Amino acid sequence: MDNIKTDLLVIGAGSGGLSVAAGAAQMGADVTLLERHKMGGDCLNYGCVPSKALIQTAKVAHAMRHAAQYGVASVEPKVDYAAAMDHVHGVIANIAPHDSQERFEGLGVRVIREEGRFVNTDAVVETEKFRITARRVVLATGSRPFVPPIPGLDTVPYLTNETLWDLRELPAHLIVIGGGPIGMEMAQAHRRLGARVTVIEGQKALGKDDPEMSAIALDAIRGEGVEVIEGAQAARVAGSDGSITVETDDGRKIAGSHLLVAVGRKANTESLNLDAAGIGTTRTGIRVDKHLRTTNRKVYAIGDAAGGLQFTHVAGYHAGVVIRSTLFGLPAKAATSHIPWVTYTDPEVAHVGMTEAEAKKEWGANHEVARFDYEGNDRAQAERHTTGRVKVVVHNGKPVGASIVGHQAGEHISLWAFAISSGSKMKDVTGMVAPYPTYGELNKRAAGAYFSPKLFESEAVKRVVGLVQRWLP
Ligand SMILES: Cc1cc2nc3c(=O)[nH]c(=O)nc-3n(C[C@H](O)[C@H](O)[C@H](O)COP(=O)(O)OP(=O)(O)OC[C@H]3O[C@@H](n4cnc5c(N)ncnc54)[C@H](O)[C@@H]3O)c2cc1C
Ligand SMILES: NC(=O)c1ccc[n+]([C@@H]2O[C@H](COP(=O)([O-])OP(=O)(O)OC[C@H]3O[C@@H](n4cnc5c(N)ncnc54)[C@H](O)[C@@H]3O)[C@@H](O)[C@H]2O)c1
Repeated sequence: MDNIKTDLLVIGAGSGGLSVAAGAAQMGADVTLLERHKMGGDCLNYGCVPSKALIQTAKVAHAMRHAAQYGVASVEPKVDYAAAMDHVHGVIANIAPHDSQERFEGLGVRVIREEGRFVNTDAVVETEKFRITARRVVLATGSRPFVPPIPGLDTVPYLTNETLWDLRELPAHLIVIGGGPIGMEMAQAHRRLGARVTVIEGQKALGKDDPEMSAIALDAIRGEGVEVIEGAQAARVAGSDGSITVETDDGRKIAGSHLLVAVGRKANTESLNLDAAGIGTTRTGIRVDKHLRTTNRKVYAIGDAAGGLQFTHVAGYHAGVVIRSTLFGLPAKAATSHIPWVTYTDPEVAHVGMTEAEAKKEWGANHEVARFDYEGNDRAQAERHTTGRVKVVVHNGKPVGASIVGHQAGEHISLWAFAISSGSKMKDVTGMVAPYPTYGELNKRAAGAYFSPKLFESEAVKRVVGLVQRWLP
């Protein structure tokens, strides 16, 4: 076994690990990166990238069916599911060089394609061929699909986000267990590609979002023919290839051809031998403090493995935090109040900061809510994307949370993410001039809606205007 001494050992070459490795190597650190499977991790190979590529195919099919509203004859699209999956894999292949071993070696990172595990509390890590002693270790080992212990599930063929992309034929009737982002994105995409789809959700579909906003998306998704059963847990599964039945805890039986399990994630921690390094875990992942430091002072954990918000941009943000700590010794902290997320259904559902319910809990009545609907936006009218809403939660004149449901909601939430992270006030947003006609005007109009009652329904304002008008020459 060869010995390696390194400044920074990063375990896991997904969104988080790659960002740490690239940043640290380019700033002069000696960096070693371990990856036991595919470079790029979940997002590139099994998550964000394939799902968004398939959603685009589904959007094209949907647009063809609904072209008549724009004066172009609608047609029922001929979907070639295998070709759609080729498109998905083509997109992965186009992005892969950016995350590749070659690129990272070119940046000066020592890339080892092996699994790592701790051997002692001094944070020494061994692989099959190497014994690695590092000044600091960053655990970026990600997560995998959680497969719940539903009776019968282990006896039937089921899909997860790791295997879905290998399908070559469109499922006739896809049953999805779980109405979270994975479940709802894939349910709508498959419906648009021509499958019958039933989602079984134990509580509320899109339940992590403001219910007022997710209801708008769910109405649209149901309107396209996706059956979404809420408040019913999948309790039993039976069947065989092509014929699967899921029984819910309230006694319903749903029969379909394929089953997708999308009920959340499990952090990848088992293979790391964390006990040997004195690293504790929580119910959702590796235990970290606000600096993302584990219970071993030499070791940090980031991204999905850290068990908090599980998004690629969070893994990237965490990477910046641990680079500041490990390379510059700065007391950098990870916050969550400014982190946005988006579910890429159509309409998209986007959120950042506090929900109305959270603001009520924190401040009682001492908060305000402003809304503006897509119907009032001329660009949305021109493109017939009028289903949607912007909702902003305000405290002391500052936005503390925003949700957008609607066309390109994910693009437009960035303005509120910026406003919140920079501590901007609502008047900063109304002071901005947005080009006409853009969806971007929605945010300015929502900010305007916050001020309208103060301006247009105020007797004091009316008195001042009356006075000034009398004195103006
Ligand atoms: C279907 C789906 C769609 C998604 N869509 C989005 C989206 O649209 N937007 C978004 O922001 N997020 C999305 N996500 C979430 C996103 O994919 C994850 O949050 C992100 O990949 C987490 O990055 P990570 O670096 O923490 O982990 P990962 O990307 O999972 O990388 C971890 C890596 O560590 C390796 N590893 C594990 N253990 C070891 C070990 N002991 N030794 C060596 N290597 C090891 C693994 O092989 C893996 O490559 C989606 C997820 C799924 C499943
Ligand atoms: N657009 C995005 O950014 C995006 C897309 C996909 C995934 N992700 C990430 O991946 C994570 C995991 O996504 P997910 O959708 O698998 O998980 P999730 O935890 O967000 O949702 C899972 C859903 O399954 C339900 N559920 C659990 N057990 C059930 C049962 N037995 N029967 C019926 N319903 C059951 C839960 O109530 C929950 O609503 C997300 O939280 C997110 O962090 C992000």
